[in-house]
This record gives sequence, structure tokens and C-alpha cells, in this order.
Amino acid sequence: MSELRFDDVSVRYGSRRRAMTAVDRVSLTVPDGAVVGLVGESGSGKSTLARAAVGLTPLSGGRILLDGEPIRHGSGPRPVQMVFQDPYSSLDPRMTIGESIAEAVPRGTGSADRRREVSRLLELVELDPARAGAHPGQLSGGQRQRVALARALAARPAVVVADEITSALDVSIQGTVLNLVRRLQRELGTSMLFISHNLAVVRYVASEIAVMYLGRIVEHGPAEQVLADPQHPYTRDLLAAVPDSAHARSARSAADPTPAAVAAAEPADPHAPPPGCRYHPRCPVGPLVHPEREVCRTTEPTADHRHATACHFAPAPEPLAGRTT
Ligand SMILES: Nc1ncnc2c1ncn2[C@@H]1O[C@H](COP(=O)(O)OP(=O)(O)OP(=O)(O)O)[C@@H](O)[C@H]1O
Repeated sequence: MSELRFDDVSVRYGSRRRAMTAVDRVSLTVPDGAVVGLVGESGSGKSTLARAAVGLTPLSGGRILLDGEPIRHGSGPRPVQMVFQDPYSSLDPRMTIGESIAEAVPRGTGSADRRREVSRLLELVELDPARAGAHPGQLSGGQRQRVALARALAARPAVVVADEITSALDVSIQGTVLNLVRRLQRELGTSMLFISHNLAVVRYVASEIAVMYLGRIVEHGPAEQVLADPQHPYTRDLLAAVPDSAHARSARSAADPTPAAVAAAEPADPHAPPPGCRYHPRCPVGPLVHPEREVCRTTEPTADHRHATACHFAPAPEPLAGRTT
């Protein structure tokens, strides 16, 4: 069992006047064996949450639990491994890829076993073990990202956090890396927090989707339900931005026409999040368009159901056929 749980987690940067809360009271569970996709625009706090999970960023509040226990980020193998957007940040360009992967194999493994493990991991990520002597600079971006995945898996992690791992790749390569993630997840059953600003990428691998806006989770539920029946106006806007898909078309028809006041709205300032619902200054169902909906300016909506939406004016979600809630 490997369940990662963020329990009321906050992360603040800076001090006093320039302080900003990048992650604000986030509760989110990555169930055992599930891939939770975390989406949201740049600056919403996704990377901060990821870095907190691997101990790179200290918490200002709340707890992060692995199988119910606080994670220990001391020496020794890290139970939560992270793969970054730029594999150069995790791969030393002076080391061969075999050495980089071997370094992450748990201590106490003999050298012959370590070599075998490196070959096994390279095969697992669909790279030729004969290339173990190559340096990262000799590989393509997609191949480097495969090595970064192999290195993360070498530590036999309970959970992998993947932060924008396809964002720097050519579109043609993104699909092969996503296929690999899907296959690895199916074969190894590793729990995963998969982060991307791109909903089209997340929906390809995730069993659940959580949507983040200005440090808060505004919608979370089973992937197919969030995609087919998005409840939060921000999720609908994200979906409408996905090029040519059935989901985008339905999201667009729900949101269209974009009211002029919404189109002209300024992006939010993360240093001064709006009171009430954080999305209200940009929201097509909020007080910009419906002045009587004062509650959006004054009261923060909460989300606490299985397909949960933090919006005062979200319709009740349709039950999924064949599922019990
Ligand atoms: N080390 C830091 N010091 C101060 N502020 C930071 C730091 N790291 C991030 N921030 C701020 O915290 C907020 C959230 O950033 P974060 O990188 O977590 O968001 P994100 O959703 O991952 O966006 P991106 O995809 O652009 O990285 C942003 O406003 C950012 O400017």
C-alpha cells in the first residue's frame, strides 16, 4: 500500500510584506496505485506542492503522509521520487546514464546485481541496455526523460511525482513518453502525482484529476467525470483551451459566449489573492456577469464530495453509470 496524502498543506514564500502563500490549505490524496493528475495554469502552486512532497520545500502548515505516517526526508532512499521537466536537473552530464541510474539503486546491492538492475531498468523504459555508457548529452530529450524515469524507479519509490515531464519535449515525442508512463504505471502499480499545465496531457494518464487555482484545489474527481462533466468554471475554461476535442466543444458551449467583462479581466496577482472565491474576478458565472452573486466576493466556497467543486454555483454532478458513489 502506498498512499500519499496532503493534509491541509500550506507553503508560504518570503517574509512579511512580500510574503505569498503558494499553496493554501490543500488536502489531496493520491490513492495506492492511482495516477492523480494535477492541472492548473502557471503559478497556481503545482510545483510547490510537488517539491513539498519530496522535502525540497518546507511546509508552513499541515502534514504530508505516506501510508498514514509523516514522510521522513532524512538520508537513505527517498520513498517519494520526483521527475522534473528538465532531466538535466536530475542527470549529471558528466556521468554515463548507467552510472546515474546505478547511483540511485539502493545501497547494499552488489556491483553485479547493480549492473543487472541498470539493464533491467533501461529495458523497462524501452532503452537499449547497450547504451548504458552514453552520456546524457548524446541522447534526445525524450530519451533523457526515459533515463530520468529509470533513475527515479531505481530507488524503488512508493510514489513518483512527475512535474511537467513532457512540457519541454517535441509534441511528437510527448506521446511516446506518456505511453511509457501509462505502461509503467500499469505494470508496476506505482502511485503517481502527475503534474501538467496541459489538461490534454493529464487526461491521457490520470485516473483522477485535481484542478488547482491560486494555491487552492478547486475541483477534484474521477478523471472521466471531471472531463465529461466539469463543474468548476475554471475547469471548463481549461478544457475549452484544449485544442479540438469533444470535451473542449462541450466545455465551450457551456461557457460561451465569453462575456466581455470576463474577457477583459486581469490575471490574478498571487501576492494578493482575491477574497471570497479566488476565481470570482475572472469567472463567467460570478458577480462580473451576475452582480447579485455577492457571495462569490465574500465567502470562499469549499469542496468536500467525491467529485468535489469549490464553486457556489456549480450544478450537482451527474452520477456515473455503473458506479456507486
Ligand atoms: N522559491 C520561491 N520563492 C518565492 N516565490 C516562489 C518560489 N517558488 C515559486 N514561487 C511563487 O509561488 C507561486 C506558485 O509557483 P509554482 O511554481 O509552485 O506554480 P506552478 O503552478 O508550478 O507554475 P509553473 O508551472 O510556472 O512552475 C508563484 O506565484 C511563484 O512565483
